[in-house]
Amino acid sequence: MLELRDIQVTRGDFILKADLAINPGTRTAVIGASGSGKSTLLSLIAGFLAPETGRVVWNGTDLTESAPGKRPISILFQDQNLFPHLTAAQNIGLGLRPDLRLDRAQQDQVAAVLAQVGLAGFSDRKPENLSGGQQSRIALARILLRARPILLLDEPFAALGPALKSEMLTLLDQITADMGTTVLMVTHDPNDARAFAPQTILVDDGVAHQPVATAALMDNPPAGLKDYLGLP
Ligand SMILES: Nc1ncnc2c1ncn2[C@@H]1O[C@H](COP(=O)(O)OP(=O)(O)OP(=O)(O)O)[C@@H](O)[C@H]1O
Repeated sequence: MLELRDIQVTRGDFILKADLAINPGTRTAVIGASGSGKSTLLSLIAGFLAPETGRVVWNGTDLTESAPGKRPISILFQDQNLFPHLTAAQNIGLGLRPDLRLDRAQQDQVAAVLAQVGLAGFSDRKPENLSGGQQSRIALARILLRARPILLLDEPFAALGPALKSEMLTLLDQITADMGTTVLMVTHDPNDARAFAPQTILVDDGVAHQPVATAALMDNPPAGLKDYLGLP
């Protein structure tokens, strides 16, 4: 279980509070108005921001003092975090060894995940020679290879068109179901939340709330969320 116990975290003048728990292997959408604190919440879990009070706990282990790289977490942001000067295979290989000195078995692992995301022949391409959808697949292949138990996504496919976005969510769905990953995904799109995540954390008025059923929240949104979603 991922627990945020009595958290208070500050960013400039902004304060976010969170006291919630997420079951392992579940998918949770994170939704809220612009500036409500969604990215702050992910940064806190990832360890880029330290709370003034409270603990971040994963399956009973206190992560609060752990450095980001030591946490059981992968993160995917909108820009896909690909390095432009590295090939597809190298970008993925970074997930295994930051110095890229991969042995034969590790090279085979990279080739295997490339095939798994449907890009078997693309290992030597640099990001500039890949489409947006292919870049997203490379980013997903890296996640697959790292196989960390928690995955944080901050509007990962927002730059893609609707068809590609839906394709990527399906691929993400397969990958994370196979690995039993606990997923938190920030999204601005209620349809993505409905399609991907049975439960949703509403971030509103400086509070990240305990997750509730996505369908119920979207069917009957509180006033702030209603305004944000542009609903009558
Ligand atoms: N580096 C920073 N220094 C000071 N204040 C910050 C910093 N980053 C964010 N904030 C403030 O923290 C608040 C929450 O920002 P955050 O990025 O978490 O919101 P968000 O819900 O992810 O927004 P968006 O949907 O627009 O990305 C905002 O009021 C923002 O102005």
